[in-house]
Amino acid sequence: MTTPASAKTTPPTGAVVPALKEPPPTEYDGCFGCGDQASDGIRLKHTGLDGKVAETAFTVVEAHQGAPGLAHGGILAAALDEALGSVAWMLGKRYVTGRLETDFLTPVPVGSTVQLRAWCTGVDGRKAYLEGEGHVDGKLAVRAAALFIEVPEEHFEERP
Ligand SMILES: CCCCCCCC(=O)SCCNC(=O)CCNC(=O)[C@H](O)C(C)(C)COP(=O)(O)OP(=O)(O)OC[C@H]1O[C@@H](n2cnc3c(N)ncnc32)[C@H](O)[C@@H]1OP(=O)(O)O
Repeated sequence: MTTPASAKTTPPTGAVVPALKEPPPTEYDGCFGCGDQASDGIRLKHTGLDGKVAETAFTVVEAHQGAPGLAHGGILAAALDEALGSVAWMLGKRYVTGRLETDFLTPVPVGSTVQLRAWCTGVDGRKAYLEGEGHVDGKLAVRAAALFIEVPEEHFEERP
């Protein structure tokens, strides 16, 4: 990030950056971020690592608009959340997003392909610190810093 993350998304001194464990997560069909069956979802593919960085991409379609012809900020934030989540998955434990900070730097037109990168900046106890960014045509368009919290498996049990 060229702008520092806030205090809540900056790892404390002594936090470690563990090695990530591939394979990346498999997609859940119904997931807005990665599912093939999610109507109007963004259908990210978790394609693995380049060193310590996860890379993926998605294309903005009309269903993702906020202002006419431009991507909704929430869609871009969701895409970053998903990319960061894939890195959290590769830490080898179960995490959910607790806090997601996002900077929107340039408008992203419908039809754009957003190239996403995400990485871990540290783990401290149950807290994992992640950062990511999205480029369009080589230009930084959106970036995020997040705090993910480790949860037990029961967190994902189906609700009635
Ligand atoms: C491949 C998969 C990709 C998936 C990508 C998508 C990922 C997602 O979007 S997950 C869905 C969105 N997130 C959620 O639904 C989470 C909902 N929230 C929760 O379930 C709970 O609030 C949860 C689990 C985050 C924390 O609750 P709990 O387990 O009781 O922990 P809690 O004791 O409150 O917090 C633990 C620590 O984290 C800190 N913390 C928790 N939330 C935050 C926050 N928002 N900001 C800052 N710190 C926080 C607490 O202050 C505490 O710190 P400390 O230990 O220093 O006192």
